[in-house]
Amino acid sequence: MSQGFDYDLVIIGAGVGGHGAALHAVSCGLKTAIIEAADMGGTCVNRGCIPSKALLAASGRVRELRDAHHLKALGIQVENVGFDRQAIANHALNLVSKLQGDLTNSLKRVGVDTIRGRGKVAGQQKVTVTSDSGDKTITAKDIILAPGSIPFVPPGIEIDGKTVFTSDQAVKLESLPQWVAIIGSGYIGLEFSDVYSALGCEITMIEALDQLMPGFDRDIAKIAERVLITPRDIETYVGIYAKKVIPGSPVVIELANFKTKEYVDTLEVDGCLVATGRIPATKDLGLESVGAELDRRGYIPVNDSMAVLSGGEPVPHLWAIGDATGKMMLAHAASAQGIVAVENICDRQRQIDYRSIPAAAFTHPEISYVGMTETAAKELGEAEGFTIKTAKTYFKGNSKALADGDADGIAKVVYRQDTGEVLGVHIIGSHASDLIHEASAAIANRQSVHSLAFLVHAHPTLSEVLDEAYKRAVHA
Ligand SMILES: Cc1cc2nc3c(=O)[nH]c(=O)nc-3n(C[C@H](O)[C@H](O)[C@H](O)COP(=O)(O)OP(=O)(O)OC[C@H]3O[C@@H](n4cnc5c(N)ncnc54)[C@H](O)[C@@H]3O)c2cc1C
Ligand SMILES: NC(=O)c1ccc[n+]([C@@H]2O[C@H](COP(=O)([O-])OP(=O)(O)OC[C@H]3O[C@@H](n4cnc5c(N)ncnc54)[C@H](O)[C@@H]3O)[C@@H](O)[C@H]2O)c1
Repeated sequence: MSQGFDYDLVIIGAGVGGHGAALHAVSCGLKTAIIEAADMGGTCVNRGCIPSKALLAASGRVRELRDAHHLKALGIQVENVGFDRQAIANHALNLVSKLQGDLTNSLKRVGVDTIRGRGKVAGQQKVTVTSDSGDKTITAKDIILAPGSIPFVPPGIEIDGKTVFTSDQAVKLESLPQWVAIIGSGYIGLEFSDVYSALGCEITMIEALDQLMPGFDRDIAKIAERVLITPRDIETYVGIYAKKVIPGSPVVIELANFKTKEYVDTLEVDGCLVATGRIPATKDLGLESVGAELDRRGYIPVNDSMAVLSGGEPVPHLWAIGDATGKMMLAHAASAQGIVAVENICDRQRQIDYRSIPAAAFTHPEISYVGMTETAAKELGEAEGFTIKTAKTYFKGNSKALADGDADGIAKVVYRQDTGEVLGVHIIGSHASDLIHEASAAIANRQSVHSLAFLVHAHPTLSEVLDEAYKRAVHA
């Protein structure tokens, strides 16, 4: 099969993207190797999705059991709910080590060769691997780059890993600062505000842009603020950035106006989580050896087939996937890109469809979306000459949500008025991360509210919030 090459496919980076690509490659009959310089499983398994969701699960239970008012409404009394910080941290650590083992074994089981060391492209169809035992060169018909990303720390912020830290350390839950500043109100800021507030920390959230959760649909962000921020022990600064952060006891944070750069205030807190985005881990990948280069933000330029581009043209036999491509920094997006790359390697043309890839924040309640925000859809409508409509339904009108006593939230469908095609769906509410998938399938198939409104949903289920939204759209 390998036609004079050591492998059909060599993948650099064994994160979720590389892992997904490797499993698919083997199922397509490709002789495959994967190179990993650090932890098998990459960010998601070791420092991302998995430990953070373990912390959210445990802290979410604490929040629920301490919500006497909510429990009383269901006729339940619970007294003296306590927790053990280290035991919660251990739950996350144990899960990481289990899933890291499972991922490593799954590669071994299907016959993927795992090579430990740092991989680098060394010319067409060639990779060098540097490890403690020296350098070696391997050849492959195709190469996939999946080196992932690392936390971005803005200038002026000093990380000591104890009092001022990124998510890399926060997922270990080594301490619970009584007063914690969270810089950034994106996914990580929001999820950790959920963990820390449930476990009794006071929070100050600092967001540079002029609204909290700037990446979310505006209606959803407004409700998220009402449900996830305002009723909790969270103070917010918006349009303000952390100009300087000095670790210690206390941590000293100098705040400035993001637009004017003028001094605003100085905070002294017990801990500070820096959650200001992530940057690609793409240094020294050897792209120049095949005449390619990173874009100005350090991402690997790719097309929708996941081919690496040089001067806008695909570089033969070189592909890139995952966070390092800067498209959608999500675990399932990375592995979906990996599958697309492998399909194209096998000469079956396939392109990634970002519009149908869902995303979720695992707060309590959860937020999820797929496709475009109303603002983005309107911009597209103006450019292409169609009108956008939206339909909203409320969890308060859903029998199952009322029975659960969890009736905060909405579902919002963004669609074209002319064809009814669904362009985006946004949900905040109980189990939003699971509810989004039928909308994702609808968008993948470019379905219209006119056909979706005839699908039958079991009663009483939370999924009826979407059923109701599609029906409202049709009868609007
Ligand atoms: C706190 C947190 C929570 C998150 N939660 C979620 C979530 O709930 N859901 C979700 O979808 N996403 C979540 N994400 C995002 C998700 O973790 C990433 O999108 C995903 O890990 C990207 O996968 P990847 O394969 O592109 O890269 P990575 O997971 O970063 O893996 C890249 C791997 O490549 C290795 N590597 C890099 N360069 C080289 C080289 N030259 N040679 C050899 N190896 C190399 C690295 O060591 C690393 O192991 C979260 C992220 C964080 C930080
Ligand atoms: N549930 C999930 O799927 C999940 C969870 C966590 C992380 N992630 C992924 O990890 C990536 C990184 O997450 P993140 O929350 O760090 O990034 P993010 O891009 O989601 O949010 C960063 C926020 O920080 C703000 N910011 C940047 N610099 C600032 C400064 N100096 N002062 C104040 N605010 C500042 C930005 O305006 C932005 O709102 C995300 O892109 C996401 O894809 C996903």
